[in-house]
Amino acid sequence: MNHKRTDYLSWDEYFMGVAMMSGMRSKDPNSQVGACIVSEDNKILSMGYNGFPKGCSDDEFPWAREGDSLHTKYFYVTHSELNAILNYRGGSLEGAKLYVSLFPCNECAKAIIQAGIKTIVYDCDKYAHTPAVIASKRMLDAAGVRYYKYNRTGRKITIEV
Ligand SMILES: Nc1ccn([C@H]2C[C@H](O)[C@@H](COP(=O)(O)O)O2)c(=O)n1
Ligand SMILES: [Zn+2]
Repeated sequence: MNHKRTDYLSWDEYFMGVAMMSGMRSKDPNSQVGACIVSEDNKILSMGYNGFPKGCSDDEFPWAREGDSLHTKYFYVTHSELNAILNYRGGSLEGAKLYVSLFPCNECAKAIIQAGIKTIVYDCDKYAHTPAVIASKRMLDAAGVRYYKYNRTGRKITIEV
């Protein structure tokens, strides 16, 4: 039995799997988003998930979606993509690929473009109808950032930890 395995993970399964697992660190009760940034030669450079900035307690800042804007999460949460960009300490992300479980918003699109990321692979696009995502796609298109939907393979990855 000296043949190589054939059921190994594809690059897309591997990196989207890492992005999704990163999202499992999120304390957001509604949407757990994960991101994984990869070099052109398929090396993982950084990861992130949505959460409050350092020093802003998960137990004190609000997780609500509705109500007075100062009492909802939206003013305070750092998105997974921005965290992944900011977590990178190695220099340039020029030409990198971003795997993300939810399509980037307009604010993350600006950071993605300015960081030099050239490709986005996303899983869910549940906010496609919102101005934030419409504006995001407009900027990504103008800047020549390619994006495509991850093609789910249906493979179940079980890890006992
Ligand atoms: N591309 C995105 C979009 C959203 N997020 C974060 C921001 C919030 O924590 C959550 C969305 O909450 P919802 O309105 O679905 O309750 O996801 C992100 O990290 N990346
Ligand atoms: Zn965002």
